[in-house]
Amino acid sequence: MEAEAVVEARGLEKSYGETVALSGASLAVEAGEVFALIGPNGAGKTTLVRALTGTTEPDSGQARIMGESPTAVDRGRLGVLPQDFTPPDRLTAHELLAYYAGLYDDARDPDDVLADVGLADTGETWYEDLSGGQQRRVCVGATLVNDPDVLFLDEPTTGIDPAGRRTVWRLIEDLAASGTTVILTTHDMAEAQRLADRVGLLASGSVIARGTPDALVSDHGGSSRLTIETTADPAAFDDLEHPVSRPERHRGRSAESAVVVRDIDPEAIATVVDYLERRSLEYTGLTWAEPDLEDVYLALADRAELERTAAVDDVADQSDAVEAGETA
Ligand SMILES: Nc1ncnc2c1ncn2[C@@H]1O[C@H](COP(=O)(O)OP(=O)(O)OP(=O)(O)O)[C@@H](O)[C@H]1O
Repeated sequence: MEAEAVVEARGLEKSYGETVALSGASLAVEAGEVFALIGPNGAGKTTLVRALTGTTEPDSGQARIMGESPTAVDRGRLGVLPQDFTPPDRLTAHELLAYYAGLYDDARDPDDVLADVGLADTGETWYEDLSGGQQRRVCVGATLVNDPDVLFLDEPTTGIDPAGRRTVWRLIEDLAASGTTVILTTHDMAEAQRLADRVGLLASGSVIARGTPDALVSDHGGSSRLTIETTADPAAFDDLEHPVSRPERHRGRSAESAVVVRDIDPEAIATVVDYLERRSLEYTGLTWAEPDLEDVYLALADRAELERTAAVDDVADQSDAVEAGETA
């Protein structure tokens, strides 16, 4: 484990009855890093954050923050935004931040915090009258009143509009630049790619890949691709010198309305256009893209899910076999 890690998880395990939430999760986050935890619903991200912040007791394994156990660490040095944080709502945004500021000896000015989260003009509005995204930004503000050294943000930008999201992103970047260590969870791959120094991909309760976004993309993202908006059969592209398939997903539309040409440089796009014209294949658009974190996520999370279901099937098969043996 890195000597300079300020947040460490080592082999954390946690089950709720039959449900395994963490199955040996390990990570080490260094001072001043922004570390993004990504992974499918139910992968264990929130449970890992809760174990690291002392709000849930792991069944086994070790969690440390700034060299202390999460329950013993000085809470004044931590900021924690839970996923389901719901503050009292009969307060204005300013009163709410002043309330949380009152819990610390040397808190920041609530007006400054409101300005940080882009709500300088909204301080006198009742919390309950704020939009969902504004409420979430006030909640992010509540984690900043004590100027924490280590900040945990569980899905900080969920429900926030694109402009508000950028405000929160800039805020996180400024915090990181001033030395704050940030651990965040997100389903937004653009957010992870933009903010994170390193990303950890959690699947079925363990961190199955970690690294800088660029390293993960280069190791697991696959090749560049050209998406052709067409209903033509992929078999119509058999003579093209690049592999062609239906996309796994297609911007919310049917995968039947597109084919993807893999492993293709931008310079080769003209040859594909030529191919389409010569074969009279109709198309409505062409989009070239390099692989990104979303491709990593889909490749690794899908593989982990397949392995998990295969393991469950194996166990079911074995228990069927045992039952069959017992009844025989
Ligand atoms: N308090 C609890 N009681 C029972 N089961 C729980 C509890 N907390 C989490 N779980 C279960 O543990 C697993 C991991 O949940 P967790 O909330 O950590 O996942 P997550 O990766 O944060 O998911 P999401 O992306 O949906 O927020 C899930 O199967 C969940 O149902």
